[in-house]
Order: sequence, then C-alpha cells, then structure tokens
Amino acid sequence: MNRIDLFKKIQDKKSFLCVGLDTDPSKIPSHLLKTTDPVFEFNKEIIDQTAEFAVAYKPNIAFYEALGPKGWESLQKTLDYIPKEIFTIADAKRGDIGNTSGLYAKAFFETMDFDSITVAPYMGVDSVKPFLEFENKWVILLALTSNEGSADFQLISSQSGKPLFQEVLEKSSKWGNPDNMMYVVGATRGEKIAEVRKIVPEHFFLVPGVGAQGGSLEDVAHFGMNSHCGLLVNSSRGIIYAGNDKDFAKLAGLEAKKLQLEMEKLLSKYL
Ligand SMILES: O=C(O)c1cc(=O)[nH]c(=O)n1[C@@H]1O[C@H](COP(=O)(O)O)[C@@H](O)[C@H]1O
Repeated sequence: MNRIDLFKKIQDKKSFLCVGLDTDPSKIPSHLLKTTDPVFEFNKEIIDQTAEFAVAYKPNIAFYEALGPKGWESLQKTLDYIPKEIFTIADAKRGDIGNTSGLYAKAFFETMDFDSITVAPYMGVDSVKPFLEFENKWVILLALTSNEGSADFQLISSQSGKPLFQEVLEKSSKWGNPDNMMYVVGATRGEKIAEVRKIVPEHFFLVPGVGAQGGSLEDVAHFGMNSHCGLLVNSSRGIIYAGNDKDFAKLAGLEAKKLQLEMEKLLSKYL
C-alpha cells in the first residue's frame, strides 16, 4: 500500500487507528482455549469487531514466536484473515548485517506478505537498506520509543551536540523517503513529537503508547499530525483485553470505536 492509498483509507474511515495484536495465550478467554488454535480464534474475533474502525493491524511477533511453530502458523492465519485493504505491520524490530537483514526482509515481505516491518537503526545504513529494496513495502524505523529506557541512548547528546534520535532521523531520512519509510515515535513523549515532526515533516509516524501506557491522543495529534495525517496510532492491550469473557471481542470493538470517534474529531480539527 502506498502513502496516497493509506491517507485515502484514513480519510474514508475517519480513523488513524492501528490495532495491536499482542495476543498473550494467558489472557485468552477460557471458552476459546478448547479450540484447535486459540490465538487465531481470538484474533479472528478481534478483527471482525475492529476492522471497521482500524486502518492498520500490528501483530507483535514476540507473542507468536514465543509459541514455536504453532505460533508462526497462528500468525500466518491471522495475516491472511486481515482484510486486504488494511495496512499490516510486522512488529519484529529486526536489523542485522546486510545479508541477514535481506533474509529478515524476505521472511516478512515475501514468505509472509506484510506491508511493513519495524526495524532498529542501531546497526546503521547497511542493516536497514535491504528492507528498502522491496517495492511497495515499508520500513518503520525506531526513532523515539515510548519506554523509559529510551532515554538511555536516544536522548543523549551525540558528538555534534544533537540528541541521538535527531541524528537517527536526519541520517536515515536520506536512506529512504516518505513513501517507503515511517518512524516509531512514542505517544508518551508529548511535545518531543513536535521536534521529530520538524525534522521529518512528511513521514508517517507509528505512535504506540496510548491506552495501557497512558499517552495522550490529543497531544499526539496536536504535535504530530501533518497535512496527510501522517499518523498511525497503535493501541494493543487497551483494545484487545477490554474484556476477558465471551463478550471480549464486542468490548474490544467498543474500545476501537471510542478511539476512532476521538480520531474523527482530531482529523477535522487539524486537517
Ligand atoms: O515498535 C513498536 O510498536 C513499539 C515501540 C515503542 O516505542 N513502544 C511500544 O510500546 N511499541 C509496541 O507497541 C505495542 C504497545 O502495546 P500497548 O502498550 O499494549 O498498547 C507493543 O507491541 C510494543 O512492543
């Protein structure tokens, strides 16, 4: 999916919501545990109830690979079940020497047909470029993450006196372009989002951290929205674990709808 199509979807659905499929077997309602693939059954019901309000889905790969071959199978079935017009993100946070990155890219872009993958910038240009060689696919590079530990490296001053996240943005924005690269910017970082937006005015941001991590959607839109929205805001636990009984998916749908309605207001306020 290209940037124009993504913006069009956002306008059509009046939503920039990404639903995070961080499906933890210990949190799956007990009635689904009797099925042959509880993780897929859970995701299927969540997708059925949230697809109307979402423009992206982001399975976090850790939750699937932790289960071994069965987890990869659940992931593939989930990916196949997501409606084709919805953007998909493999939240895998990969990145390695060139030939290895090439195979990570093949794994998520060819073997599995994800639209995008999250990538760590730490190993530099040759670790990221192999992901950019796939047509119509996206790299989502970690820039300023939502966790406390992000201050350990991302906020410290580099030799030039700029914070490291700024160096990452300035350098990496030359490796790709706003049509094949997005940035992860945590919702918990408030006005820092505005600093990031100044450096990369055109790129989309994947913004995790609303919901369970407490980030403010209003702040994210205020500081981060650009003329083509430029935001995909993720919520995982806040949506998928809104309930834990037979009505879990219905409650997830209601949570997704609540966020979508807020997003609709923000889109008309800032666009
Ligand atoms: O790359 C990510 O998606 C990510 C980056 C980041 O800075 N913070 C962050 O929470 N995430 C992911 O976003 C999701 C957040 O989940 P919730 O806190 O449950 O909404 C998890 O899958 C995290 O791995």
